[in-house]
Amino acid sequence: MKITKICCIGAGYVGGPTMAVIAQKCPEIKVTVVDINQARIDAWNGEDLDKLPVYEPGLDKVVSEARGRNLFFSTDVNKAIEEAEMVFISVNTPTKTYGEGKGQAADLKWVELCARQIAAASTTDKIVVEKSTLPVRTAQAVKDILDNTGNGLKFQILSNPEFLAEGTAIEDLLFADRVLIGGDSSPEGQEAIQALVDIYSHWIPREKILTTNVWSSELSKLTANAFLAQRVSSINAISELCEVTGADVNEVARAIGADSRIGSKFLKASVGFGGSCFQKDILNMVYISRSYGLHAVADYWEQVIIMNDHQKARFAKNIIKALYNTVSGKKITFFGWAFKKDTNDTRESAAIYVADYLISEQAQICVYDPKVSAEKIYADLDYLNTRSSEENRKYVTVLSDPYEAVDSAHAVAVLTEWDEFLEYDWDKIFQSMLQPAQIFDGRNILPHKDLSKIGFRVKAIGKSF
Ligand SMILES: NC(=O)C1=CN([C@@H]2O[C@H](COP(=O)(O)OP(=O)(O)OC[C@H]3O[C@@H](n4cnc5c(N)ncnc54)[C@H](O)[C@@H]3O)[C@@H](O)[C@H]2O)C=CC1
Ligand SMILES: O=C(O)[C@H]1O[C@H](OP(=O)(O)OP(=O)(O)OC[C@H]2O[C@@H](n3ccc(=O)[nH]c3=O)[C@H](O)[C@@H]2O)[C@H](O)[C@@H](O)[C@@H]1O
Repeated sequence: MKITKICCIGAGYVGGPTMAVIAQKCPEIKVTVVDINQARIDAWNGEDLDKLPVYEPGLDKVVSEARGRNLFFSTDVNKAIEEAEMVFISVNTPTKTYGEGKGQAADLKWVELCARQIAAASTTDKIVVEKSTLPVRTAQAVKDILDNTGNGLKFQILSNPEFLAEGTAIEDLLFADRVLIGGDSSPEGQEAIQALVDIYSHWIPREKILTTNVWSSELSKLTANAFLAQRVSSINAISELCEVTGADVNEVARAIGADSRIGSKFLKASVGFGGSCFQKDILNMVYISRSYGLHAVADYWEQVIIMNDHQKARFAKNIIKALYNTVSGKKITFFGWAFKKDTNDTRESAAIYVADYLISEQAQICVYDPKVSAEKIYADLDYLNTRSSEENRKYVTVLSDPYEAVDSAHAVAVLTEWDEFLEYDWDKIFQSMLQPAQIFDGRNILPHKDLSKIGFRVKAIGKSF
């Protein structure tokens, strides 16, 4: 089957970049990305490529090449569904905040809405592709809705989870380690798989396109994120041990990473992992495991989250301890708010939780992040509901100049590993801070020895100076 028109529901961090790359690589396919959020669609259609709703290095170039040629952004969801042979579901699947499974299970209401809308808007058979990260066996529910509410049309459901990481989305999409496609073993299922394989084959070598059954594909996505997050929690657990024993976590990571069975990637100790997915996907796996009565499995994975929460709290507590056990009224400057560098995304960023902890101790937080707006920072804190929005504004200021942000500060805390922090004039920063000037490097990126020479008191993750 030859696909000529694709619709993608959800123009977010995944839908936008993923479809932009498909459109760039498959100029003969018309790709329409739809969303109910008018502002988001307007931003995707905006003239100013610096103001796309998602910041990703290289995304502007891909969008400018394909947009208007075979890449379109629209709020007319029904029309795009109707005309497409293949519909991707790329909507948000956050952790449930209410009812059964609150705080753990994935909230699938947006996915279900998509399935119902696809069924209602379709007038021809379609391949429906799950791009969102979903609990294993969701395809069954999607199929049930499509088969029972569609107008007798035939729907094939594929699972095609996305493995891109934010900040490197375009690289990850162009040079994917693998593409995973799960589908039915029936001839129609295999034909649907082949149609999607043909799309990715435009730029991904065939041997890197893995095909499996639907359940393996759905579960592989949760498993990949769980394994990645587990590595970060594992090295963070070791970082605490390093701090009390005199070992250096970077040296330990290098030593173990040289073992090809362990591998060197994803072993950077940090203030804790953030991002919209690691926590949500592990909690989802914990929930699924418990719902099958697999309590030992659930406890095992839950520990990854417990360790991560511990790491964030530990970082905040260490700041308080070093500032003579009180931060009340003291200015602490945060360098970075995003959950990692090269993204404007702040979802579940460690910075939010560290700030919240310190504000509860009445610290004055001053934030500088090159890509995150003040509005977003206040919204993140307000979302926690720890205190009123007015109080958050009383304790937090956001500045767009890093040197102004550190002026008269007691301490600087590095929360995101932005490269530009390395380029700063740290002598000048030292001069403008209150003494003793302290640095808490939550990302281990700064030149600690040089900073100590300048006169800073430096604390870093997994190191004892
Ligand atoms: N952010 C990431 O780096 C990655 C995310 N994922 C998964 O991809 C999925 C999407 O994630 P993001 O793109 O980050 O979410 P997002 O929140 O940035 O985007 C989702 C979009 O879907 C839209 N939407 C929701 N319901 C809709 C409906 N019924 N009709 C039309 N539009 C609708 C929302 O308005 C929103 O713009 C999630 O399941 C996530 O777990 C997977 C890999 C990477
Ligand atoms: O499902 C998803 O959403 C995506 O989740 C992660 O991607 P992402 O969250 O964008 O970013 P990562 O690079 O994985 O970083 C996640 C968090 O872990 C932290 N981290 C990462 C690596 C490391 O060694 N140490 C560390 O603290 C990062 O700073 C960040 O806060 C996965 O890497 C992607 O494969 C996956 O598609």
